[in-house]
Amino acid sequence: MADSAETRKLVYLVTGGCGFLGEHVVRMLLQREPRLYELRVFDLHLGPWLEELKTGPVQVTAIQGDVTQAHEVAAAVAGAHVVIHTAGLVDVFGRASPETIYEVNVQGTKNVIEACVQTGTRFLVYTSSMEVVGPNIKGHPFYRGNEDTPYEAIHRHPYPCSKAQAERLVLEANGRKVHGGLSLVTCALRPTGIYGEGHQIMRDFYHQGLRLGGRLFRAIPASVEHSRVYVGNVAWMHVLVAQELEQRAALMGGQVYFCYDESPYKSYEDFNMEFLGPCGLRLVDTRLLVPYWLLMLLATLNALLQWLLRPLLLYAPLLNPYTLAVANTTFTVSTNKAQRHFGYKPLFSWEDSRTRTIRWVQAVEGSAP
Ligand SMILES: NC(=O)c1ccc[n+]([C@@H]2O[C@H](COP(=O)([O-])OP(=O)(O)OC[C@H]3O[C@@H](n4cnc5c(N)ncnc54)[C@H](O)[C@@H]3O)[C@@H](O)[C@H]2O)c1
Ligand SMILES: CC(C)CCC[C@@H](C)[C@H]1CC[C@H]2[C@@H]3[C@H](O)C=C4C[C@@H](O)CC[C@]4(C)[C@H]3CC[C@]12C
Repeated sequence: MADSAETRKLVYLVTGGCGFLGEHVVRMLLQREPRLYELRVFDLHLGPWLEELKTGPVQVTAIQGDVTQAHEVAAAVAGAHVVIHTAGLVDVFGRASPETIYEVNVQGTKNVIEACVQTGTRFLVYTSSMEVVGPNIKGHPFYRGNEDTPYEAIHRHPYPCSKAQAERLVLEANGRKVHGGLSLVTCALRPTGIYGEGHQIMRDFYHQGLRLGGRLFRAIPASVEHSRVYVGNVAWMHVLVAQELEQRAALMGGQVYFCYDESPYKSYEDFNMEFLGPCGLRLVDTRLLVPYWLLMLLATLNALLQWLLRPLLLYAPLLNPYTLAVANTTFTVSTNKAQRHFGYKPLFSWEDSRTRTIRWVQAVEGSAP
């Protein structure tokens, strides 16, 4: 592939480029976008690994910044051809206040859109979430659904509400005139639960299992299925969308796409065991011992404790009424929209994704929780 200065002329900006998904997007762009001239990585917290990327043919510019600050966003966006907006506050555990979640996820996204409009950037790819759809507050299952499946998307929790609002803003911005008179082309990608190298919740479950003597206790029936998607494939989808948006603007502009691959449908816990099992953990079946009402009681107690302790310390366990409801509701996606619209095929097979994730968990072994 040609690597001359003439072929390298595009400037990309990745917000949240040092997060779990963002790092994979950054690395994928460097590997798979030969037209890249400059890659701007914008994040509240910059990772030290960025340094090693600065020696390659692409100019990697690390920008420490906050998406809630419009002027910082505008300065980062100015001159970029494409913005991939993955920055977000992913909090379903009550670590941050609802106000902060809205500020980052909604106001941050508004700032990104306005910066594109003001500076003349035409292509915006937004990382949305399956949670924009569901599971809803009624716990209705979403079974093998696609982007057009009717579903009552009603939420109360700040995270899904903020993602839904931000997604709507991004889609409504499609077609707006940007500085220079051309139109903005936007689209949104909705990953289901992402897994892979760098997945913090997987790390937490692994360390919890080690603390419990190599065991994890099943809490959710194995019949409750979830779709999961490998981080490398989610990153690949972002890169492909960014590459195809210009040529296929009429088809892809204003569209949403679920992120999917060949990962099997399983319960959240059984799926995690695909990686934690080979690393020495086992899942102990306690369905008969821990009925759902007891789990709900524990989850509610956790929420109460969180509220009571808030003035003194942050108590934010994995189990709360919201996470229990999500874990206990089937949400599976079956679609080929991304393949039809922009030729997406997963870059990593299920076997590859599994092997890579297991290797990463094994490397996490022994590291501090
Ligand atoms: N992890 C999942 O399973 C999942 C599933 C669906 C969608 N998503 C979405 O994918 C995106 C990335 O999620 P992730 O799992 O990589 O989370 P993450 O927390 O690892 O990454 C988010 C990044 O955004 C940065 N960030 C947060 N607030 C910021 C701010 N004010 N200004 C600038 N940067 C800020 C963080 O520092 C972090 O590096 C999010 O938008 C999330 O909603 C994640
Ligand atoms: C009942 C407990 C023992 C198990 C708790 C598991 C719980 C922490 C897990 C289950 C499902 C997970 C969510 C799901 O994979 C999808 C998403 C969408 C994404 O946008 C953000 C992360 C999130 C909400 C996962 C968070 C962790 C959940 C709730």
